[in-house]
Amino acid sequence: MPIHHNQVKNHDSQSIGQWVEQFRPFAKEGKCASYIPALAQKDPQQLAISIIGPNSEQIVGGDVTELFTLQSVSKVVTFILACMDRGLPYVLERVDVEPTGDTFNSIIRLESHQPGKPFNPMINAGAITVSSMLDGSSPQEKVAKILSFLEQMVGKQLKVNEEVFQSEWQTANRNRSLAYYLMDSGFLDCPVEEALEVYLKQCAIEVNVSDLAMIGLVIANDGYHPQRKIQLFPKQVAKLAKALMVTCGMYNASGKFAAFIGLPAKSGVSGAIVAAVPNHASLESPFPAGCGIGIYGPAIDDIGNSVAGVKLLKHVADEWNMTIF
Ligand SMILES: NC(=O)CC[C@H](N)C(=O)O
Repeated sequence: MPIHHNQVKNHDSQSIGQWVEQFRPFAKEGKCASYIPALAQKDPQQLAISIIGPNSEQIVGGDVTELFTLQSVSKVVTFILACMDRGLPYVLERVDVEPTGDTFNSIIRLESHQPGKPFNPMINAGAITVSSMLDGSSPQEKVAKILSFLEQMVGKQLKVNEEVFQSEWQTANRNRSLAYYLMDSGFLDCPVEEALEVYLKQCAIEVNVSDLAMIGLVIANDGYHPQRKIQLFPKQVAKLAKALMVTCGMYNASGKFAAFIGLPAKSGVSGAIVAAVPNHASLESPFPAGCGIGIYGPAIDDIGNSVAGVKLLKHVADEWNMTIF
């Protein structure tokens, strides 16, 4: 079912356009991810933002038609899906909700903290565990479920970008190591190659910034889809997802992001960022009933966050006093 958004054309949308151009030059301070060869070919100068509110009001700026892959943004989605498939107690027995302060693909805590339970679902170790526990008898079935869940949020058909998937599948030595480690300590529900296929395909799902904004909007609304008027996932799971986004969503920059921006957000090495702005958090903005924000800027910093994207998001949040704190 397609969802129609009404583009707001006023000084707020003009401001967004200007802010995108103001922050675009900061892309120079970052680089496109190169450990996934297909991502290295992206244009680092691109920057786009889409903000969507519960009544379909929308403000966009920059390269809004650009397609990119979800990468780690998918971790929030599969965490929510796993909680629906398996129930919260099952999921929390296999993945914790503690930030690590380590890089997103770190392996160290799987050995240094027994029994090797991954610290949270927003880092690779935890996300691979989560992908392994999704319902479905094959990777294809699990990926189809992820796609259909996302399609319910964004209101259109989505697909896996095969080139990006293949590019990462062939170079995923670190993620394979993580998966073998998890298997050894009993934190993988299916064979290594199957878990990896699901995980890397979910990362390679292709979206644009407005799709991201829709994901953020539904999370901000505690799982309720304001346009389709249905509860897509339980409120309790949405609250947990938001808490994980605040504490772990921006990798080992999550503390600074919470301190200086103050919104539940999740980034990916493609340069994607999704932010969920609940309705009490944006009273002074053009979105007083809350909104979802999608950002894309493929030049990322050493931690893995979009350089221009984070700066743009901070500016929007500052200007419109959007914060959950
Ligand atoms: N931080 C990310 O976006 C990482 C996702 C990427 N597919 C990986 O596993 O390395």
